[in-house]
Amino acid sequence: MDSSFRTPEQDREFMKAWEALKQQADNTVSDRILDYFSSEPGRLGDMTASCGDLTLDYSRSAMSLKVRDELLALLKHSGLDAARKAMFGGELLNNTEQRAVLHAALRGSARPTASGLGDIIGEVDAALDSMTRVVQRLHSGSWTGFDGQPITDVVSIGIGGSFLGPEVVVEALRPDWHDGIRVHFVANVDAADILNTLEGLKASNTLFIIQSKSFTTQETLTNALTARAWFLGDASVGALDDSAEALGKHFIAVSSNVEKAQAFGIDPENILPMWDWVGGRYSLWSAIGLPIACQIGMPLFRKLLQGAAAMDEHFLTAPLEENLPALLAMIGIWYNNFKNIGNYAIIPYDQGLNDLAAHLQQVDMESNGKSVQRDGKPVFSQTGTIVWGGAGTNGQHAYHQLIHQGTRVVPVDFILPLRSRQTGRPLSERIGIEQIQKHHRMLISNCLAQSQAMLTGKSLEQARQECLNAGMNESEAEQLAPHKVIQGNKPSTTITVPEVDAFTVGQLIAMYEQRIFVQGVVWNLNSFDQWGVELGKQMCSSILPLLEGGTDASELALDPSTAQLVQAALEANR
Ligand SMILES: O=P(O)(O)OC[C@H]1O[C@](O)(CO)[C@@H](O)[C@@H]1O
Repeated sequence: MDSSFRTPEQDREFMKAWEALKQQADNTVSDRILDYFSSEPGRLGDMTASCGDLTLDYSRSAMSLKVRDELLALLKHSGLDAARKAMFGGELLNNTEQRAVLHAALRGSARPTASGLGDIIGEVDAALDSMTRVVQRLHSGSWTGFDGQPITDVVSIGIGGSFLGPEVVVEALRPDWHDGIRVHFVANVDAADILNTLEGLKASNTLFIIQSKSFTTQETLTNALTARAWFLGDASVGALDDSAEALGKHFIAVSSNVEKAQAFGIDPENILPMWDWVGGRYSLWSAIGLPIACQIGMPLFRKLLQGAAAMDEHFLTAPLEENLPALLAMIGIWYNNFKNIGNYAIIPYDQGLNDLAAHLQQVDMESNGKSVQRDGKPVFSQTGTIVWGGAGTNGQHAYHQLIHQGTRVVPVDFILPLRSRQTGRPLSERIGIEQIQKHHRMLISNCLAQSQAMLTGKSLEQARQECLNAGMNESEAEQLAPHKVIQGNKPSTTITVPEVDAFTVGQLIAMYEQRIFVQGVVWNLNSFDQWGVELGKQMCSSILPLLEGGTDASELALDPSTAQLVQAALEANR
C-alpha cells in the first residue's frame, strides 16, 4: 500500500470537491432542517438506508440532499476503493508498524491475498475451535478447579480493546446469558476494580482470563498478579502440594506473546492466540471475545460474527448512497470539517448498550485522533471526533439540557431497538409481560420525543402561550418565555434494529468500525496505530520508581507541577 490512499489525479479532484463543500457550508449557514422536508419532497426516502433489518434514518441531519451528494462525490475521489481493497486483501495498511489490518478476517469477510500472511483463515478457524473447547467444558461443568468443583465465575482481566468491546457485548446480550456462568470484567489498575470483583468470589469456582495482546500492559499485568496472589492466598490452595498445577486450572490467557504468558505461569495449552494483524480496539471478534462466548455460548458468538460479516458485505458492495458506514462517515465529516462541530453522542435507548459509547470512544478516538497523514506530513483539516454518550432515558436527566438549549451543537446517533427482549427474562412472568412491554413503549416514546424536540424545538411564541395557558399573566409570561425557548434545528440520526441480539450487535459495532475507517481514508490517516498513548506509558514508568522510593526525584527532569504532586503523594503515604 502506497503511503497515500489517493492517486495525484484523485487528490486534485478530492481537493476541488473539498473546496466546493466549504462554499456549500457558507451558503447553508441559516438553513433549517425542518424546511428541507418541504423543499425536498423525497427526503425521507432518500435519506433512509438499510443493511438487512438495521435501518439508518438520517433525514434529520443538518444537510440538504445536494450537500449529501457532494459529500459522496468527495468520497468517490478519496481513494476509498483502493483502501478497502487493501484492507480486505491483507496489505500492510498500518504503515507505521508494517501490519495488515484484518479484523474482518475474524468474521470471515476478508479473504487476504497479500503474501507473507500465512494461513490466516486456518488460524482463525483453529482459534474458534479452541474457544469452543473452553466454552463447552465450562458450560457442561466439566472444567473443574483445583478441588474438583465446576467453574461458575469467569474474570476477564484486560484493558482498552482487551476489555471494552467484550464488556459491551456481554452487557448487551443479557437475555442470552448462560445460567451456570457469570462473567466479570476487571480493567482499571485502581485496586478497587479488582477488589470489588473478587469480593464474593471463591477460588475453587473462579477462572481468570488474562487478556492482553502484548502481555506487557502494566494495568493488566498488575491486576493479573493481584488475582494470582488472591488465588494462592486461599487456604485450600495453600495447603496443596502443587499450587502451580492448581494455578494452571484457574488461569488462561489470550495473547500474541506466548512467551510472556507462559512466564507468568499459564499452561501453554491454555493460551489462546492473538495476532499482530488484529488491532486491540478491533479484537472483540478474536479470542479476546472469549468472555463473550463464555457468557452466551459459541453459537451466539458466531451469530455476532455473522452480524459483523453482513455489515462488511454491505460496506463492500452497497452503492455509496445506500452504504451505512459511508453515509455515517460523511455526515461526520460534514459536521467536523465544514460545520466546525467536533463531537457526537451515541445514545442507545437500550440499557444493555449503555457502554457502547465507551467502546466506540476507543475505536474512534484512538484510531483517528491523529495530527499527521500517512506520510507523516501535517493533516490538512481537523481529524477525529469527540465521542460520548450513554443509554437513554438516563441522559435525558443529565446532559440533554445542553443538547437542547446549550450553545454547542451535539449531533446525536439515537439507537433504537424496536422490540424489547426483556419480556423473555424469567422475572417478567412474575411481573407480567404487559408491564414489561409498557417499559419498552415508554423507552421508544422517549427516544422519538428527544429527536423530535431536537428538530422542532419550541419558539418564543409557543413558550409564551404555554406560560399563559399555565395561568401566568402577560408580564410573568414575558419574563419566563425566553428561558423555555428551545432552538431546535439540532441534527440527529436514528438507527433502528428489530431487537438487540447477537446478530444486530455485530452489525452495529462493525458499522461504526467501518465508519471510522472511511473517515480515516478521507483524512488520509493511519487509523491503526496509537503512538499517542506511548509517551504517557513511558513517563509513568519513570514516575513509578519515585513513588516506590527507588529513584531520587532530582535525577528526573520533572516539570515543577509534577514534582510538587510527586512530593504530595510521597508525604501522604509516609
Ligand atoms: O491487549 P494489550 O496489549 O494489553 O493492550 C491493551 C490496549 O492498550 C493499547 O495498546 C493502548 O491503549 C490499546 O490499543 C489496546 O487495546
